[in-house]
Amino acid sequence: MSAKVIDGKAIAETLRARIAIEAAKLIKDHGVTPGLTVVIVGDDPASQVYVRSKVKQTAEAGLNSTEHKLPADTSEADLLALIAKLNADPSVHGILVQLPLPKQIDAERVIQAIDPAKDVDGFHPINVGRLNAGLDSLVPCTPQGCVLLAKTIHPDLTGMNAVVLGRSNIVGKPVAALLIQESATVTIAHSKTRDLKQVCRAADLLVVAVGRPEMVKGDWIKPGATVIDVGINRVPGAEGKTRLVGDVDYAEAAEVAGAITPVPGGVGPMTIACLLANTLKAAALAAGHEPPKF
Ligand SMILES: Nc1nc(=O)c2c([nH]1)NC[C@@H]1CN(c3ccc(C(=O)N[C@@H](CCC(=O)O)C(=O)O)cc3)C=[N+]21
Ligand SMILES: [Mg+2]
Repeated sequence: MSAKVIDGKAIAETLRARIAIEAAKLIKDHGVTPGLTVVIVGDDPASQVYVRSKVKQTAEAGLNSTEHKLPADTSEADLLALIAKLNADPSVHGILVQLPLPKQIDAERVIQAIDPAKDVDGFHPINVGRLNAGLDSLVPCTPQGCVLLAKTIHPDLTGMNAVVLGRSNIVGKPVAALLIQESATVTIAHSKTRDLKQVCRAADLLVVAVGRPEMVKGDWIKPGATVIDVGINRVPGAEGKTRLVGDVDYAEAAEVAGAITPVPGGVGPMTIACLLANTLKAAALAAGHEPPKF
C-alpha cells in the first residue's frame, strides 16, 4: 500500500491566493495594506531559506513586509526598544521575532513585549490563554497549518484518535489545543511516554513534532492513519551535500499510512501561508473590520 501524499506546497499556494484576494479587498475597501515585520537577531544559516520564502510570499500576496536584521550581539534592551517602536507603529500589523534568539536575550521577555494584537506567531501568553480557553486569538502558524492539512483528508475530525508526538509551546501544545477544539480525542505523547510506539500506533491522526530526524518508523503507524510530519531536519546527504528529512521515516511510513505529508513540501509552506493569514487578520481587526476566515 502506498499513502496519499498531502501536497502542502499546492495547498499553501491555494491558501495564499485566497489571502491575496482578501488582502486586495482590505486595501481597496478600507485603504489598509496589511504589514508584516520580521525581526532577525544574528544569522542562523538554517533559517535563511525560511526568511527568503517568507519575504517573497508576503510581497506576492500583496502584503507589505519589512525586515530588521540585528547583529548577533544585540542587547535585550535594544531589542525591546525596537519592539516598543513596532508596537506603536500603525503601519505594522504583525510582528515576528525569529526564534531561537541569542543567549544574552530572554526570549520569553521578548515574546511578552509584543502587542498581543500584533503577535502573528501566537506565542504571547494572552494568545496562548485565549486559544486554550476556546476564545478567538492569533493562532500559532505551524499548528494551524497542521490542522488545515489534516482536514484535507478528514474534513471532520470529531471523535478521531489524534496523537501529538511532542509537547513544545510552539507546536505540540497548540496543535493539541486546536485538535481538542475540532472535537478530536487528543493524546500528547513525548520522549518520556511509556510504550511510545504503541501509543503512536493507536493514532488515526498522528502529528509528529519532536525535532529528531526520522524517529518515527513504519511500525509506529496504524495502517491507514494520517501522518502530519512537522520536522524539518537537515542531515548529511550524498556527495557531501545536505538534505531535508522529517521526524518520520518517510519511506517506511508511506508504506503503512493512508496519507502523509512530505518534507519538504508539507507543513513548512503552510506555516508561511498561515503567517500571512494571521497578518491579514491582525490588520483587519486593527482597522475594525471582520477578518476573513480560512
Ligand atoms: N518566531 C518564529 N516563528 C516561526 O514560525 C519560526 C521561527 N521563529 N524560527 C524558525 C522556524 C522555522 N520555520 C520554518 C517555516 C517554514 C519552512 C519551510 O517552508 N520549509 C520548506 C523547505 C525549506 C528548505 O528547502 O529549506 C518546506 O518544508 O517545504 C521552514 C521553516 C518557521 N520558524
Ligand atoms: Mg514541510
